[in-house]
Formats: sequence, structure tokens, C-alpha cells
Amino acid sequence: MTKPVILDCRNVWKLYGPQADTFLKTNATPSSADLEAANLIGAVRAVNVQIRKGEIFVIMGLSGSGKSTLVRCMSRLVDSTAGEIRFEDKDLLSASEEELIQIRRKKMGMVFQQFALLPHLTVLENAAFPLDIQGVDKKTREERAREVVELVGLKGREGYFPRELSGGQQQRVGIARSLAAEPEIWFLDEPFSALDPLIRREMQDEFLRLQNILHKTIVFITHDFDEAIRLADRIAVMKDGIIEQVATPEDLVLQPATDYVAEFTRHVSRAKVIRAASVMEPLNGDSFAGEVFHNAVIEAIADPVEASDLPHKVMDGDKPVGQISRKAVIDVLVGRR
Ligand SMILES: Nc1ncnc2c1ncn2[C@@H]1O[C@H](COP(=O)(O)OP(=O)(O)OP(=O)(O)O)[C@@H](O)[C@H]1O
Repeated sequence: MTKPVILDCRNVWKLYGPQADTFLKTNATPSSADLEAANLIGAVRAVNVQIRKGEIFVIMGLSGSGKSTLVRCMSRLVDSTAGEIRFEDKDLLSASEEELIQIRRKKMGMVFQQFALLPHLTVLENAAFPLDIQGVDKKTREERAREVVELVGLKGREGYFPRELSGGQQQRVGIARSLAAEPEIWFLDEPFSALDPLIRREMQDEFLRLQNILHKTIVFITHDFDEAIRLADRIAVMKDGIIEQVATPEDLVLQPATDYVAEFTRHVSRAKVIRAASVMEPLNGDSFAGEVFHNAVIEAIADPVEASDLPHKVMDGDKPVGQISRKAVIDVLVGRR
């Protein structure tokens, strides 16, 4: 069943430069050349996306492709030049300043690349900070802050100051802080890109573990395709302000909609995106060597499946939905499918 839409962007534009609004009123669909001639930058152009409840929606693109601007439009930190943005069925563009403050405080969580912790506050105080702004009483906010600090794996460090923590730990505090207010939607703008590769991978695992518990609606920006396919339910690929394609990691690699997406995904190993469910066969009553998760990518299950003569049973929760053979896995690994 398709999940309900929580954030709906329709034909959203953000142009930077002189008289951007009047320009768009007379040129509803300007080309790159039109924009250049008018001395305008098309940071976000004709974007239509629907973010669904509980999904990890990744926005991917090179530097300058418009990712941050689009996410800032979604939270109205930036006013879009044209278009419609509905959050939980409320028109965000006509919300008053007061309503926006409340929405951002109570319904939206944000984590940025720069950890932006308050240096003179402890881990616990940093995590409790958004609740302090909301006027939540001290006891409740401390309880909640302890919960989220524990959730991100920092139990025992509540009294530390940011300078006493590593980069990865500081970002965990950033994550805890943005979770403290229990946002409906969570925006993460390159949250791990300041971290070294090993820590970055650890944080991605941690992030997936958290999402397994919390089931948040997440909009996650990255310019790293590996990170995108590890984390995303769906990926939007952006180029020059335009969304080239929105698809699951698997569809993006197997059915790229444009040459640009094809070029971007050309080097991705198929075993990293093809899932067991896509290459399984119907159950035929054989005996099985073991079980694999239907959503697991081939790379993750290749070793045990390849090692046995018997097929593995493919499970969706506790329901068997098919079987997967050594041959099917090898076909993916050698690029035969
Ligand atoms: N305040 C601004 N004024 C003028 N141009 C801007 C402004 N903010 C962004 N831009 C331009 O809009 C385009 C998109 O920028 P944006 O920061 O959204 O890209 P991005 O994909 O997030 O890049 P990065 O990965 O480097 O953060 C760029 O050409 C940028 O120079």
C-alpha cells in the first residue's frame, strides 16, 4: 500500500537575481538560455515531488545542483519564487510567520553538516535546547533529552561539552537535539560529509538503526551516490535545479530516465541495488539452506547463497515469498541481469 503524502511540492521554482518573480510571471517555463539571458540563477526549477510518510527520501546531485535550496524551500527557510508546497495538507506558502515558527519548532527537525552545537552547553543541555525554546518544563525536557542522548549511543557522556567529543559524537548530539522535539519530518543536509569515511559509514549504519526504531519521514541531502543507495527508499537526482528522476535505487540503476542519470549510475555495482525480491523465483517446495530478507540487496546475501547448493527461502517478515538460487545471485554478480 502506498504511504500517504506528508509534503507535496508542485511546480516549485526558486530563481536568484533581479526581478525573478516578474520574470517568471511572463515566462512560465524558461529554459537555461532564457535564465542566463535574464541574468538569473535557476536554483530550483519546476520541481514536483511528493514525500511520503515514513520514507527516507534522498536528494542527490553535484555541488550547485540545487539540493539545499530545494530543502530550504520545503521548510520555507527560503521563499520559493513560484509553486505550491503543502505540508500535512497545509499550504506552507500562505502560512503566517507565527505559524511557520510553530511548524518549524514542533513538526520539523533539521540537521546540517556543521554540527552547530552550543559550545557552552553540555551534551544533555544541547539535546534539551529545542524543548527549552518550546517552553517545556525542566524535568520533562531533561527526561526527554536523556532518552534521545541514549538513543544515539551517548549514554554516560551527558555532562561532556562539545569540545570534549569527536566529530562523530558531536554529530550524534546534533541528531539527538533534532529528535528531542519529535519532528514529523526530518531534514538532513549532508549530515555526515564532514566526517572521515570510516566514521561516516558507522553513522550511516547508526542512522538506519535509528530509523528502524523511529520510522520518521526523512529528507536527506547528499552528493555521494553510495550514501544515497545505502540509505534511500527513493532518490531524486538533481541537475541544474531540475529533478531528472525520482526512483528507488534499484530502478535508478536499472532504468535510468536520462543520459545524465545513466552516467551517474554507470559505475554502481548492480549487486548493491538489486534486491532479493527482484530475482527470486516462486517457492517450489524444495528444502532450503537458509533464509534471506526480501529487501536485502544481493551484495549483502551473496556469500551464504553462493556457498550452498540448496536455494535460500526469501522472507517478508515471517512470510515466505519466494526462493533464491546460487545461479540467480551469480547472474547479478557477473552482470548477466
Ligand atoms: N542566496 C543565494 N543567492 C544567489 N545564488 C544562490 C544563493 N543560494 C544558492 N544560490 C545558487 O543556487 C544554485 C544552487 O545552490 P544550492 O546551494 O542549492 O546547491 P547544492 O546542490 O545544495 O550545492 P552544495 O552541494 O554545494 O551545497 C547555485 O548555483 C548557487 O550558487
